[in-house]
Amino acid sequence: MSAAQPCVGVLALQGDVREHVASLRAAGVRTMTVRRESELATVDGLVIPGGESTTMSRLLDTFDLLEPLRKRLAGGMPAYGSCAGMILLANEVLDGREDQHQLGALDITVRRNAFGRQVDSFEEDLAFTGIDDGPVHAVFIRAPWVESARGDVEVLAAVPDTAAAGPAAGRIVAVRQGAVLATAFHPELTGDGRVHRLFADIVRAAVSEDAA
Ligand SMILES: NC(=O)CC[C@H](N)C(=O)O
Repeated sequence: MSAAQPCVGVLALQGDVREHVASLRAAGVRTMTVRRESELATVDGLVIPGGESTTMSRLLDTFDLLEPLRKRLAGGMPAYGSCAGMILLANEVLDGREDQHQLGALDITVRRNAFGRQVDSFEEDLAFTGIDDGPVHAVFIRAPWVESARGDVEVLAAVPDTAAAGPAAGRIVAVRQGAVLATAFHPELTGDGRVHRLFADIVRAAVSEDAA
């Protein structure tokens, strides 16, 4: 193990890569963008950004990254997916495209574009398990929600069950299973570094466990 901070990759095929890189740097880890298998092989953890899950899915084929990524996830690599990243990490998607790939790293069913049509966004303050110093302001952009979570998936946040939340009331929007974290919203866009700090801690713990 090196004394240096772990290196967290950001999958850079499409989506809000820059914002995740900035958030990870602020969380104190080294970062690199990942487009090739050789780059994927070197990182200690990976962020899958928000963007468009069907496009990213297609680009995983183009860049020959699908199987290498599945393998690293199956091998326990920590990962964090926001929005489209959550969709890709899930093992089942509703309202997805038939040919859309699932990485199968989270035992959840997500519903794509669940909050509404293309232009819809939605904001809400959420209580988030593991982040105890005040609510997380969540920005949802054409976001999925988690329709169901199974096994040892831990629910970290849900939309408050109020009338104002409409059909989103009570929906699960952040989960963790082992070293895999996912949010339906975009902390990388709000300047709230706490979710990235949580992920950086997950990666540090995984790296020191490997070294033990
Ligand atoms: N902001 C986002 O990442 C939107 C996700 C997008 N609706 C998808 O299906 O991939």
